Amino acid sequence: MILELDCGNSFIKWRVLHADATHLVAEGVVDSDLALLDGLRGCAGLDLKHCRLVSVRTNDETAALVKALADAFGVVALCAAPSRAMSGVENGYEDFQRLGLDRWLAMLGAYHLAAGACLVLDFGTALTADFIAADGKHLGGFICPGMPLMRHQLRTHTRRIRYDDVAATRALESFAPGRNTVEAVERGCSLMLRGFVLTQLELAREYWGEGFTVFLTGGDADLVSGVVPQARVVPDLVFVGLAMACPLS
Ligand SMILES: Nc1ncnc2c1ncn2[C@@H]1O[C@H](COP(=O)(O)OP(=O)(O)O)[C@@H](O)[C@H]1O
Ligand SMILES: CC(C)(COP(=O)(O)O)[C@@H](O)C(=O)NCCC(=O)O
Ligand SMILES: [K+]
Repeated sequence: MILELDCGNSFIKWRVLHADATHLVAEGVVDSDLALLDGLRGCAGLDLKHCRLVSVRTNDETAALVKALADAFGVVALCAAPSRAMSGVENGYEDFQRLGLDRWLAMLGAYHLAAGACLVLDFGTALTADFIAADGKHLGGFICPGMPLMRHQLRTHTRRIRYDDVAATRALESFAPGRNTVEAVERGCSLMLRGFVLTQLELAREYWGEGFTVFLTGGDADLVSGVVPQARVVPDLVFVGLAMACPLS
């Protein structure tokens, strides 16, 4: 079996695939290394032979996770590394090593699936946009705070914005002007995400007319899918790129 990990700033997304790399055995989202190990130990019949991961965490944090996996399951994790060019995609950063690896893998996956120009939007802790032209050249992208960060800033830098997660989820059932704090904040931040998305779409149209594919990924992609009905929502886009960047044989 193959263990795949996408270690973001807030959550580790994990999944276990059958040795054939297509059949899903188990998957999960956890907020710590310990929770990951617990989750994996809870998988009946787990038999890990390979592991590949991408991390945007510090090298020390990533190394600690790799060691914990080796100790617990005897697997050596293959870590995605930065690259100037791969699978027809050319990294557009001045210093290619500075581009977030989750962004890079999502781009590889998107270009592979679209076989043409694409706009990749990833809604995690941060919200990122990346533009890849039809010839595979990455034009660059944008980074802004995602939903968790916007929410957190408001909660920690104001005295009277306080609410719980259940109320937050309920508030997002509509986008009418909020009539209490939780609705006002949750809907306001969601509209910021939507506004960002619409601006990215305009820019993509300036570059490519209607000839491009939009990909939505990351934990909060569903918050905006309504404003881009033509988009492909691909929750495992980073994993698609991970398999390309870290082949197992
Ligand atoms: N099962 C889940 N567990 C945790 N967060 C989730 C889950 N599904 C969706 N989310 C949303 O995903 C967001 C985090 O997105 P994610 O792509 O995991 O971020 P990152 O890669 O930065 O860790 C959270 O704001 C949360 O609202
Ligand atoms: C932009 C990011 C913080 C996004 O991380 P995430 O929200 O997925 O946890 C990450 O891709 C990163 O640390 N990038 C390095 C900086 C850059 O891409 O320019
Ligand atoms: K992200």
